[in-house]
Amino acid sequence: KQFHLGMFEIGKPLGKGKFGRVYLARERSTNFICALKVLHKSELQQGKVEKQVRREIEIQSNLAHPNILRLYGHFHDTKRIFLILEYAGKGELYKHLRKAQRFPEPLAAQYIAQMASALKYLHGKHVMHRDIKPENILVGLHGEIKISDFGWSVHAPNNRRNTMCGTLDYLPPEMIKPGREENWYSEKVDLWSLGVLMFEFLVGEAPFEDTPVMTQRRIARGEMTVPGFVSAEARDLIKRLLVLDPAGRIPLEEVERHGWVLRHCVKGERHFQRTSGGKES
Ligand SMILES: COc1cccc(-c2nc(Nc3cc(C)[nH]n3)cc3ccccc23)c1
Repeated sequence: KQFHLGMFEIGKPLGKGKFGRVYLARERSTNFICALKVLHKSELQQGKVEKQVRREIEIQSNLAHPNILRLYGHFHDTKRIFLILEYAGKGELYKHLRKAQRFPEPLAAQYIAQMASALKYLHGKHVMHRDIKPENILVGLHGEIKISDFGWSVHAPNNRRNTMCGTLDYLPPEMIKPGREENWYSEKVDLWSLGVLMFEFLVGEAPFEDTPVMTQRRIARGEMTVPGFVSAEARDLIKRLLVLDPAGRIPLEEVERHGWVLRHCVKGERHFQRTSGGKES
Protein backbone atom coordinates (compact mmCIF):
# COMPACT_ATOMS: atom_id res chain seq x y z
CA LYS A 1 0.00 0.00 0.00
CA GLN A 2 1.41 3.40 -0.95
CA PHE A 3 0.97 6.05 1.72
CA HIS A 4 1.51 9.82 1.36
CA LEU A 5 1.05 12.84 3.60
CA GLY A 6 -2.14 14.01 1.89
CA MET A 7 -3.88 10.85 3.12
CA PHE A 8 -3.68 12.09 6.70
CA GLU A 9 -5.29 14.84 8.72
CA ILE A 10 -2.61 15.90 11.22
CA GLY A 11 -3.81 16.44 14.78
CA LYS A 12 -2.16 17.73 17.93
CA PRO A 13 1.54 17.18 18.49
CA LEU A 14 1.90 14.41 21.09
CA GLY A 15 5.52 15.14 21.91
CA LYS A 16 8.99 14.82 20.58
CA GLY A 17 11.42 11.97 20.94
CA LYS A 18 15.14 12.00 20.32
CA PHE A 19 15.00 12.18 16.54
CA GLY A 20 11.48 13.15 15.68
CA ARG A 21 8.17 14.61 16.56
CA VAL A 22 5.02 12.58 17.01
CA TYR A 23 1.57 13.80 15.97
CA LEU A 24 -1.89 12.40 16.40
CA ALA A 25 -3.23 11.73 12.90
CA ARG A 26 -6.29 10.38 11.15
CA GLU A 27 -6.23 8.57 7.83
CA ARG A 28 -8.89 10.35 5.77
CA SER A 29 -10.52 7.52 3.86
CA THR A 30 -10.95 5.24 6.89
CA ASN A 31 -10.95 7.74 9.79
CA PHE A 32 -8.35 5.43 11.34
CA ILE A 33 -6.53 7.13 14.22
CA CYS A 34 -2.77 6.63 14.33
CA ALA A 35 0.41 8.37 15.47
CA LEU A 36 2.62 9.89 12.81
CA LYS A 37 6.31 10.06 13.70
CA VAL A 38 8.17 12.60 11.56
CA LEU A 39 11.94 12.17 11.21
CA HIS A 40 14.11 14.73 9.41
CA LYS A 41 16.62 13.07 7.10
CA SER A 42 19.21 15.76 7.87
CA GLU A 43 18.97 15.06 11.62
CA LEU A 44 19.28 11.31 11.00
CA GLN A 45 22.39 11.86 8.87
CA GLN A 46 23.96 14.06 11.57
CA GLY A 47 23.13 11.47 14.21
CA LYS A 48 24.41 8.66 11.93
CA VAL A 49 21.23 6.73 12.69
CA GLU A 50 19.78 6.18 9.22
CA LYS A 51 20.71 2.47 9.34
CA GLN A 52 19.09 2.17 12.79
CA VAL A 53 15.87 3.74 11.48
CA ARG A 54 15.89 1.44 8.44
CA ARG A 55 16.31 -1.53 10.80
CA GLU A 56 13.53 -0.21 13.10
CA ILE A 57 11.18 0.00 10.10
CA GLU A 58 12.17 -3.41 8.73
CA ILE A 59 11.80 -5.16 12.09
CA GLN A 60 8.75 -3.40 13.53
CA SER A 61 6.63 -3.60 10.35
CA ASN A 62 6.84 -7.40 10.54
CA LEU A 63 5.61 -7.62 14.12
CA ALA A 64 2.03 -8.03 15.28
CA HIS A 65 1.51 -8.51 19.03
CA PRO A 66 -0.88 -6.72 21.42
CA ASN A 67 2.01 -5.56 23.62
CA ILE A 68 4.19 -4.33 20.78
CA LEU A 69 3.40 -0.99 19.13
CA ARG A 70 2.39 -1.62 15.52
CA LEU A 71 4.20 0.06 12.62
CA TYR A 72 1.54 0.09 9.88
CA GLY A 73 3.67 1.66 7.16
CA HIS A 74 6.03 4.45 6.22
CA PHE A 75 6.68 6.94 3.45
CA HIS A 76 9.02 9.86 2.82
CA ASP A 77 9.31 13.16 0.96
CA THR A 78 12.50 15.01 0.06
CA LYS A 79 13.29 16.07 3.63
CA ARG A 80 11.41 13.77 5.97
CA ILE A 81 10.60 10.15 6.76
CA PHE A 82 7.13 9.41 8.17
CA LEU A 83 6.34 6.37 10.32
CA ILE A 84 2.67 5.42 10.61
CA LEU A 85 2.46 4.01 14.12
CA GLU A 86 -0.26 2.59 16.34
CA TYR A 87 -1.70 5.23 18.69
CA ALA A 88 -1.38 4.36 22.40
CA GLY A 89 -3.95 6.51 24.16
CA LYS A 90 -2.32 6.79 27.59
CA GLY A 91 1.14 7.86 26.56
CA GLU A 92 4.49 7.10 28.06
CA LEU A 93 4.75 4.54 30.83
CA TYR A 94 7.67 6.29 32.51
CA LYS A 95 5.51 9.38 33.11
CA HIS A 96 2.95 7.19 34.89
CA LEU A 97 5.78 5.61 36.89
CA ARG A 98 7.25 8.97 37.94
CA LYS A 99 3.79 10.23 38.92
CA ALA A 100 3.01 7.10 40.94
CA GLN A 101 6.63 6.93 42.20
CA ARG A 102 6.26 3.15 42.14
CA PHE A 103 3.57 0.70 41.00
CA PRO A 104 1.51 -1.51 43.34
CA GLU A 105 2.63 -5.15 43.01
CA PRO A 106 -0.57 -6.32 41.21
CA LEU A 107 -0.12 -3.68 38.49
CA ALA A 108 3.64 -4.30 38.19
CA ALA A 109 2.97 -8.04 37.85
CA GLN A 110 0.48 -7.44 35.02
CA TYR A 111 3.01 -5.25 33.22
CA ILE A 112 5.77 -7.84 33.66
CA ALA A 113 3.46 -10.60 32.35
CA GLN A 114 2.69 -8.46 29.28
CA MET A 115 6.41 -7.75 28.75
CA ALA A 116 7.23 -11.46 29.05
CA SER A 117 4.55 -12.27 26.47
CA ALA A 118 5.90 -9.61 24.08
CA LEU A 119 9.53 -10.69 24.57
CA LYS A 120 8.59 -14.35 24.02
CA TYR A 121 7.01 -13.33 20.71
CA LEU A 122 10.08 -11.25 19.74
CA HIS A 123 12.60 -13.92 20.71
CA GLY A 124 10.50 -16.50 18.82
CA LYS A 125 11.31 -14.41 15.73
CA HIS A 126 14.97 -14.15 16.74
CA VAL A 127 14.55 -10.44 17.38
CA MET A 128 15.86 -8.96 20.60
CA HIS A 129 14.93 -5.46 21.67
CA ARG A 130 18.08 -4.58 23.64
CA ASP A 131 16.69 -1.31 24.90
CA ILE A 132 13.91 -2.30 27.30
CA LYS A 133 13.28 0.62 29.68
CA PRO A 134 10.22 2.62 30.83
CA GLU A 135 10.98 5.36 28.28
CA ASN A 136 10.42 2.86 25.45
CA ILE A 137 7.05 1.63 26.66
CA LEU A 138 3.69 3.23 25.90
CA VAL A 139 0.30 2.60 27.52
CA GLY A 140 -2.81 1.80 25.48
CA LEU A 141 -6.34 2.99 26.17
CA HIS A 142 -7.18 -0.09 28.23
CA GLY A 143 -4.02 0.06 30.32
CA GLU A 144 -2.12 -2.53 28.29
CA ILE A 145 1.52 -1.74 27.67
CA LYS A 146 3.21 -1.58 24.27
CA ILE A 147 6.91 -1.84 23.62
CA SER A 148 7.93 0.88 21.16
CA ASP A 149 11.16 2.28 19.73
CA PHE A 150 12.89 -0.63 18.02
CA GLY A 151 15.83 1.55 17.15
CA TRP A 152 18.23 -0.72 19.04
CA SER A 153 16.61 -4.04 18.22
CA VAL A 154 18.51 -6.49 16.04
CA HIS A 155 18.06 -9.88 14.48
CA ALA A 156 20.32 -12.18 16.49
CA PRO A 157 23.24 -12.65 16.00
CA ASN A 158 24.63 -9.33 14.95
CA ASN A 159 28.19 -8.10 14.97
CA ARG A 160 27.58 -4.36 14.70
CA ARG A 161 29.37 -2.46 17.45
CA ASN A 162 26.86 -0.09 18.97
CA THR A 163 28.01 3.09 20.63
CA MET A 164 25.67 3.21 23.56
CA CYS A 165 24.15 6.49 24.53
CA GLY A 166 21.60 7.32 27.20
CA THR A 167 21.30 5.56 30.52
CA LEU A 168 23.63 2.71 31.47
CA ASP A 169 21.12 1.49 34.07
CA TYR A 170 19.62 -1.16 31.83
CA LEU A 171 22.84 -2.59 30.38
CA PRO A 172 23.52 -6.25 31.27
CA PRO A 173 26.95 -7.20 32.70
CA GLU A 174 28.00 -9.00 29.49
CA MET A 175 27.77 -5.66 27.66
CA ILE A 176 29.73 -3.87 30.40
CA LYS A 177 32.65 -6.26 30.71
CA PRO A 178 34.88 -6.54 27.58
CA GLY A 179 35.45 -9.81 25.78
CA ARG A 180 33.12 -12.71 24.86
CA GLU A 181 31.07 -10.50 22.56
CA GLU A 182 28.95 -13.40 21.37
CA ASN A 183 27.09 -12.96 24.68
CA TRP A 184 26.26 -9.41 23.61
CA TYR A 185 23.82 -10.73 21.12
CA SER A 186 21.88 -13.40 22.88
CA GLU A 187 18.26 -12.74 23.71
CA LYS A 188 19.27 -13.14 27.36
CA VAL A 189 20.15 -9.42 27.39
CA ASP A 190 16.40 -8.67 27.38
CA LEU A 191 15.92 -10.91 30.45
CA TRP A 192 18.38 -8.79 32.43
CA SER A 193 16.61 -5.61 31.31
CA LEU A 194 13.26 -7.15 32.31
CA GLY A 195 14.70 -7.62 35.80
CA VAL A 196 15.87 -4.00 35.91
CA LEU A 197 12.41 -2.90 34.68
CA MET A 198 10.65 -5.00 37.35
CA PHE A 199 12.86 -3.53 40.06
CA GLU A 200 12.19 0.01 38.83
CA PHE A 201 8.41 -0.64 38.70
CA LEU A 202 8.41 -1.83 42.32
CA VAL A 203 11.04 0.46 43.86
CA GLY A 204 10.76 3.62 41.71
CA GLU A 205 14.43 3.73 40.80
CA ALA A 206 16.80 1.42 38.91
CA PRO A 207 18.71 -1.18 40.95
CA PHE A 208 22.23 -0.01 40.01
CA GLU A 209 21.48 3.72 39.79
CA ASP A 210 24.60 5.65 40.71
CA THR A 211 27.32 7.72 39.02
CA PRO A 212 28.18 6.26 35.58
CA VAL A 213 31.41 4.68 36.84
CA MET A 214 29.77 3.20 39.93
CA THR A 215 26.74 2.02 37.93
CA GLN A 216 29.02 0.04 35.61
CA ARG A 217 30.88 -1.46 38.57
CA ARG A 218 27.68 -2.37 40.41
CA ILE A 219 26.20 -3.96 37.28
CA ALA A 220 29.38 -5.95 36.60
CA ARG A 221 29.25 -7.28 40.18
CA GLY A 222 25.46 -7.59 40.36
CA GLU A 223 25.52 -5.43 43.51
CA MET A 224 21.98 -4.34 44.39
CA THR A 225 19.74 -4.53 47.40
CA VAL A 226 16.00 -5.07 47.15
CA PRO A 227 14.20 -2.88 49.74
CA GLY A 228 12.23 -4.55 52.55
CA PHE A 229 8.81 -3.40 51.32
CA VAL A 230 9.16 -5.63 48.23
CA SER A 231 7.36 -8.97 48.74
CA ALA A 232 9.43 -12.16 49.03
CA GLU A 233 7.92 -13.55 45.79
CA ALA A 234 8.76 -10.40 43.83
CA ARG A 235 12.28 -10.41 45.27
CA ASP A 236 12.66 -14.01 44.16
CA LEU A 237 11.77 -13.20 40.54
CA ILE A 238 14.06 -10.12 40.48
CA LYS A 239 16.93 -12.30 41.72
CA ARG A 240 16.24 -14.92 39.05
CA LEU A 241 16.35 -12.29 36.28
CA LEU A 242 19.33 -10.22 37.52
CA VAL A 243 21.81 -13.10 37.22
CA LEU A 244 25.30 -12.16 36.02
CA ASP A 245 25.65 -15.29 33.89
CA PRO A 246 23.24 -14.90 30.93
CA ALA A 247 22.68 -18.68 30.86
CA GLY A 248 21.54 -18.58 34.47
CA ARG A 249 18.62 -16.19 33.89
CA ILE A 250 15.09 -17.55 34.31
CA PRO A 251 13.52 -18.23 30.87
CA LEU A 252 10.43 -16.22 29.81
CA GLU A 253 8.17 -19.31 30.03
CA GLU A 254 9.08 -19.56 33.73
CA VAL A 255 8.57 -15.83 34.27
CA GLU A 256 4.98 -16.22 33.02
CA ARG A 257 4.27 -19.03 35.48
CA HIS A 258 6.20 -17.60 38.45
CA GLY A 259 4.15 -17.45 41.67
CA TRP A 260 4.34 -13.65 41.87
CA VAL A 261 3.00 -13.22 38.33
CA LEU A 262 0.29 -15.87 38.61
CA ARG A 263 -0.90 -14.50 41.95
CA HIS A 264 -1.67 -11.11 40.38
CA CYS A 265 -2.70 -12.08 36.88
CA VAL A 266 -6.07 -13.54 36.02
CA LYS A 267 -5.87 -16.55 33.70
CA GLY A 268 -6.35 -16.02 30.00
CA GLU A 269 -5.77 -12.71 28.24
CA ARG A 270 -2.23 -11.64 29.04
CA HIS A 271 -2.01 -8.46 27.03
CA PHE A 272 -4.52 -6.53 29.03
CA GLN A 273 -6.52 -6.72 32.18
CA ARG A 274 -8.87 -4.04 33.40
CA THR A 275 -7.35 -2.81 36.61
CA SER A 276 -9.43 0.26 37.39
CA GLY A 277 -12.62 -1.39 38.59
CA GLY A 278 -13.44 -2.84 35.15
CA LYS A 279 -14.73 -6.41 34.91
CA GLU A 280 -11.93 -8.99 34.93
CA SER A 281 -11.12 -10.05 31.37
C1 LIG B 1 8.20 12.96 24.69
O1 LIG B 1 6.82 12.81 24.88
C2 LIG B 1 6.13 12.14 23.94
C3 LIG B 1 6.72 11.85 22.76
C4 LIG B 1 5.98 11.18 21.83
C5 LIG B 1 4.68 10.78 22.09
C6 LIG B 1 4.09 11.08 23.32
C7 LIG B 1 2.71 10.60 23.55
N1 LIG B 1 2.37 9.56 22.80
C8 LIG B 1 1.14 9.02 22.90
N2 LIG B 1 0.81 7.95 22.13
C9 LIG B 1 1.56 7.39 21.11
C10 LIG B 1 2.82 7.73 20.63
C11 LIG B 1 3.07 6.84 19.61
C12 LIG B 1 4.28 6.75 18.75
N3 LIG B 1 2.02 6.03 19.51
N4 LIG B 1 1.11 6.38 20.43
C13 LIG B 1 0.20 9.49 23.78
C14 LIG B 1 0.50 10.58 24.59
C15 LIG B 1 -0.45 11.07 25.50
C16 LIG B 1 -0.13 12.15 26.30
C17 LIG B 1 1.14 12.73 26.20
C18 LIG B 1 2.08 12.26 25.32
C19 LIG B 1 1.80 11.17 24.50
C20 LIG B 1 4.85 11.75 24.24
